[in-house]
Amino acid sequence: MSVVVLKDKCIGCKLCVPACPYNAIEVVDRKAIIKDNCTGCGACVTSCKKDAIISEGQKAGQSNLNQYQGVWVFAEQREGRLADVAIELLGEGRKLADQLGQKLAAVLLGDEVESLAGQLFAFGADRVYLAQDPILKHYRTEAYATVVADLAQAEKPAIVLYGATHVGRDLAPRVTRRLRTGLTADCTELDIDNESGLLLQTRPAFGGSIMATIVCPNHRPQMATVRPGVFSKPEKVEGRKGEIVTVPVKIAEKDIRTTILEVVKEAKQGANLEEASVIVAGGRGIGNAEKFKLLDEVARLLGGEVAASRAAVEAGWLGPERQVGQTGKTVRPKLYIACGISGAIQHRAGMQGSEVIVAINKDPNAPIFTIADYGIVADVHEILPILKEELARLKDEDQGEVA
Ligand SMILES: Cc1cc2nc3c(=O)[nH]c(=O)nc-3n(C[C@H](O)[C@H](O)[C@H](O)COP(=O)(O)OP(=O)(O)OC[C@H]3O[C@@H](n4cnc5c(N)ncnc54)[C@H](O)[C@@H]3O)c2cc1C
Repeated sequence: MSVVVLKDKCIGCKLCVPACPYNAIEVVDRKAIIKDNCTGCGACVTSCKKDAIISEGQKAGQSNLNQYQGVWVFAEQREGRLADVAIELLGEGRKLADQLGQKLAAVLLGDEVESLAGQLFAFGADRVYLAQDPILKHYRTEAYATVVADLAQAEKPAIVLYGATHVGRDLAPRVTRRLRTGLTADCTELDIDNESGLLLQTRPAFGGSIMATIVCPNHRPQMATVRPGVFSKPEKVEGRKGEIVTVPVKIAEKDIRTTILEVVKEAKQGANLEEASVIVAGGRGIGNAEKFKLLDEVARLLGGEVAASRAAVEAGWLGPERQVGQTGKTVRPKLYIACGISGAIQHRAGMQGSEVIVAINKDPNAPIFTIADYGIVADVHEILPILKEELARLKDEDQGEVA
């Protein structure tokens, strides 16, 4: 039986045909025909300009959607250490769950990882779904996707959040496909719509020129990934308690097509920008790789790290691991000094959460000044040597006092 009903008003204009993701509509003799593979997703309803389609399935679906309750965070861990982004997401998930008046759960997979549950409660989870088995010791797509998708199918969460790490970026789309729902990648803002209760998922779109807010009205769970560093970590409440729900792991080694032979740790290139409390970043205005050395010296004097815009990375002046922005790292240091960086939206996306932003640029109209707390309109090559000299002098004075 068709789950979509056509009214007599249908004029066979065919707008609904390309709108249907399931190829379930055709137009014959200026009348739409709904085929048996219609799922009632309602995509055709919104495409119809004549109000000639009602989706019964969509109506039924809407009431089914109410069964989906709660906010979940995928609690990514490696070798028994929680990923920072999992903690950041617990903070944001807590806010969303409170807005909805629902529970926040963490989904923890691994081998002998139960001891992490206490941390998940302390960072805001009400419940931890714990799937422990040697088969889950290392992340493997099929094993993790099966456990998370089966659990979501059984427990019906309204929202699931993942860190946009290598693991999260691999896992989230697989789970999405299995649950036949939607996924918004790399969100920079999450909120709840007061009227509909829908998750508002905001992310840069069209190469970062606009911020798009995306909703998933007809399918559940609503799923999003968020890059590390976008949200700050919540306060830890030691001793906060919650409920542990043990999840049976029903997959067998023979069902998994990959085997981990060896885990090779990548040699760490420089420091972790996401954890630096001071960052001195340079852009095209720095001019060449040689001149970046001065930035590095200033960064060291401040106990910080040097970073770059994409233009500087593409020029080969610094490695890609030091790029800040939409396609680089998201950082939120206490102090961010932007030197010779114009402040394109894609760069700002990665650093505008910094506590104090200082910009040095010779163009007074450079967009970086719109978000800077302190702006210096000057040639960076004149300012940096003075800054270095002054910092070195202060350091010497400090050392003199200690001696
Ligand atoms: C999909 C997409 C993703 C992107 N991702 C990123 C990203 O992750 N990170 C990123 O940074 N960019 C990213 N970009 C690129 C971004 O749009 C900009 O092109 C880039 O940020 C510009 O880098 P810049 O500010 O160093 O260079 P420019 O825009 O060329 O600016 C150089 C600035 O230096 C100033 N200047 C020049 N000489 C001096 C001087 N002597 N003293 C003081 N100031 C001086 C100029 O006034 C100017 O404002 C992305 C773009 C796209 C389309």
